[in-house]
Amino acid sequence: MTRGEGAADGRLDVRLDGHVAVVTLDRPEKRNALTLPMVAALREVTARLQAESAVRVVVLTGAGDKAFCAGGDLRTMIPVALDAGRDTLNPDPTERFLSGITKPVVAAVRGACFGAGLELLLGTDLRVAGSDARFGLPEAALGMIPGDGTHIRLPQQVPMAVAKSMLLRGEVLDAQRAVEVGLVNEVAAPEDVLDVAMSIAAELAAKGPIALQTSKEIVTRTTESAADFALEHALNGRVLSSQDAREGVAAFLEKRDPQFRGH
Ligand SMILES: CCCCCCCCCCCCC[C@H](O)CC(=O)SCCNC(=O)CCNC(=O)[C@H](O)C(C)(C)COP(=O)(O)OP(=O)(O)OC[C@H]1O[C@@H](n2cnc3c(N)ncnc32)[C@H](O)[C@@H]1OP(=O)(O)O
Repeated sequence: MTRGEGAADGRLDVRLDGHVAVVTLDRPEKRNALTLPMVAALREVTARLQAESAVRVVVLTGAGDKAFCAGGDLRTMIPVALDAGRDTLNPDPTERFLSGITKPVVAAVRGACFGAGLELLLGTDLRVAGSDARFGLPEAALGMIPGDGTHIRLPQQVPMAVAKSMLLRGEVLDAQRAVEVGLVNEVAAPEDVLDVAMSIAAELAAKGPIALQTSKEIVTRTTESAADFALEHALNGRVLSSQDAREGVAAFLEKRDPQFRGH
């Protein structure tokens, strides 16, 4: 298994190392910002890896040394969501990142993990962060809110005070703070992050695959309610249809401060 089908404006790279599949968001020139084709590729690749019996563990990382993922692409993907609605991003309101895979996913994070990048991270199981990693949800400054289960998963994974500060204030956590609050499992030197993640993956790959997948599924099914995700998806529609969301994205792209008007 080698490079996955590349998307026109970004690609996922998928390589198999024993029982470990390494998935790389491969758009470093744009800090691995997610495009619609990349999201479609991610959906297809995770379904394929879930079905592939040789694959026991997945490692998810970003290409380059500047970012794991800078979020949804503000030039291509986000305007589509603003114009055509959130269903264009995920037609199934209960879908969230990595909800289609019960095999353990280990994240290897270097640099920026922002917006949809953090949403994606919240769907992983174990996380290794480089000392240069930083984690944030800049959506509020853009007049938007995160989706894909963030409002359910984040407060389950970090203290509520930290979750609210990230959601409302846009607080950015550095790697040390991320490990203190439980968002990541360990911090490593940036150049060692992938090796540490691969070592954890190899450890998991040597355990009983049925046991690991069952444990993960029990945790997911007892903590993630489809109704909650559908609620987040529905209320996000209120935000995406606002003028403020359009103003926030335009301001970012025009490199100016947004003028929000509350509608
Ligand atoms: C598989 C199942 C899926 C189920 C669900 C699917 C749902 C669909 C996906 C979710 C939809 C998105 C929802 C999300 O809540 C909304 C967002 O994520 S909004 C985006 C939030 N992110 C940001 O605001 C970060 C913006 N970027 C930065 O702050 C900085 O770029 C950085 C990341 C800190 C990196 O800084 P630097 O290293 O200094 O690099 P530069 O700033 O110079 O950038 C280099 C280059 O990259 C371009 N770029 C960076 N980020 C983005 C981006 N988010 N979108 C588009 N382009 C980006 C930047 O413009 C530069 O390009 P250049 O100017 O050189 O052409």
